[in-house]
Amino acid sequence: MIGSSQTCAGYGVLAFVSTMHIKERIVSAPGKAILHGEHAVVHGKVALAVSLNLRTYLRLKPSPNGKVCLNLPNINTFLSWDVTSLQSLLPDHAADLKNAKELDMDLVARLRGFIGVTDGMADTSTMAVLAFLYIYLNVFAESRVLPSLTVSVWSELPTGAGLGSSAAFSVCLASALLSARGAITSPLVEPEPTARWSEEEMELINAWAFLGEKIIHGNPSGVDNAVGTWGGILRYHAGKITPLSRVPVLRILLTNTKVPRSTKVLVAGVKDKINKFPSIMNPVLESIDAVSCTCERTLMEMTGEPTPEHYSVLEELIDINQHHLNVIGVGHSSLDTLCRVTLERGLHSKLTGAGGGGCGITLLRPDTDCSVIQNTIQELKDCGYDYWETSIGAPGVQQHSLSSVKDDILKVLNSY
Ligand SMILES: Nc1ncnc2c1ncn2[C@@H]1O[C@H](COP(=O)(O)OP(=O)(O)OP(=O)(O)O)[C@@H](O)[C@H]1O
Ligand SMILES: C[C@@](O)(CCO)CC(=O)[O-]
Ligand SMILES: [Mg+2]
Repeated sequence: MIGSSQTCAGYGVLAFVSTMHIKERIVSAPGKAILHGEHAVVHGKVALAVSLNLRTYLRLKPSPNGKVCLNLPNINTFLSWDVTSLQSLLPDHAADLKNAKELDMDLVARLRGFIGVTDGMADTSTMAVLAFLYIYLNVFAESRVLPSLTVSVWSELPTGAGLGSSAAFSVCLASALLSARGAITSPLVEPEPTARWSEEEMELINAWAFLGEKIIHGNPSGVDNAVGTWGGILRYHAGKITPLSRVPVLRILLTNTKVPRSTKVLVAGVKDKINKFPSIMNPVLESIDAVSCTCERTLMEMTGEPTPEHYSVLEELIDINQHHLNVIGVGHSSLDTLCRVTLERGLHSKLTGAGGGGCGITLLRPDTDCSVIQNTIQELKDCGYDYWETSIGAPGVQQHSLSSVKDDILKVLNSY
């Protein structure tokens, strides 16, 4: 319960907003890499995705000054509003918190007017702010009391590079705001360093994060927010999420070409191509689906004893899918360079996420020589690219104790 309120003129103006019951909390959610199925998954095909050990962190704390403050240092966005000015934006009818499926387009339009977006496309900062305000207003709409609070977000993920930064952001917003509202628990019991939510609570977090993704993305499949929520390795098909538990540990090199791109624009471009050439594009999507299913079967077979032949199949699937992704129009010359540089050393790469620049994944065999990896990394660095040798399958959304958050991240979150 968020404290009492007195409203004047219907729900228009809040005379008193209590902040007493909002407790400080820190949550985090992982980024993801898509092994196979990006874009095709938006059109009902299978995708395989894994969580990464690169995370987004959000700190929410009560604010004593009747303001809502949003600090997003990764995208250089620092805003604050009087709670009373946000009160007038509340939807007429509070959304059913437990049944979040469709965006309230009237509210989105009011929010766009409020923050002064006039044209159709929104920029990086606008999309993040819209997603925050949308979830904040809906989560607290039922009580008709908007709490005064400060939300600060810091991410280890590159923004807009194909590693699910928008989904990790949305999952953090949903989990922190829903738990601050009391719609889900605050599972952390000190001195435990971290805690996860129950399955049912994660479904609610995922549903609200999906709406955040809809604001940022336009037409998301839901795979990214599912990985941000549950973590691990997932098969995603038309909203059905199946965790894959018996898969081998894969070594993956992640490369960021640093070419900026927007998932929203790329997803819309693929849709246009399908509409223009349905008889050409639909078979390509079918083939991507078959690549995902063949990869899944191969990973299952590898649980027993991975052989070099298994790795050869995985490598061929990577090459085939990279060609498909070029056909549907989401390749980029920077990604061609990544594929060429790695293939010269016998390593296979494909784009991951929406493509058009951004990140690619390179599969490393268990016996890939260190010197091969080091030489490849050096050449990628010479191209101006960033890289990470990642571990995959990190936990999904979590609540943290202060002491469990790395010092450098805490320092950033503490500075607001
Ligand atoms: N740390 C962050 N702080 C604030 N906003 C963020 C942050 N990370 C992501 N966003 C929001 O998400 C948008 C990027 O989302 P986009 O879907 O284009 O890329 P991505 O999620 O990194 O890649 P992909 O969807 O291909 O995995 C940014 O423009 C911004 O609005
Ligand atoms: C391109 C896409 O398939 C993956 C982005 O990470 C979009 C989506 O599934 O929402
Ligand atoms: Mg995204």
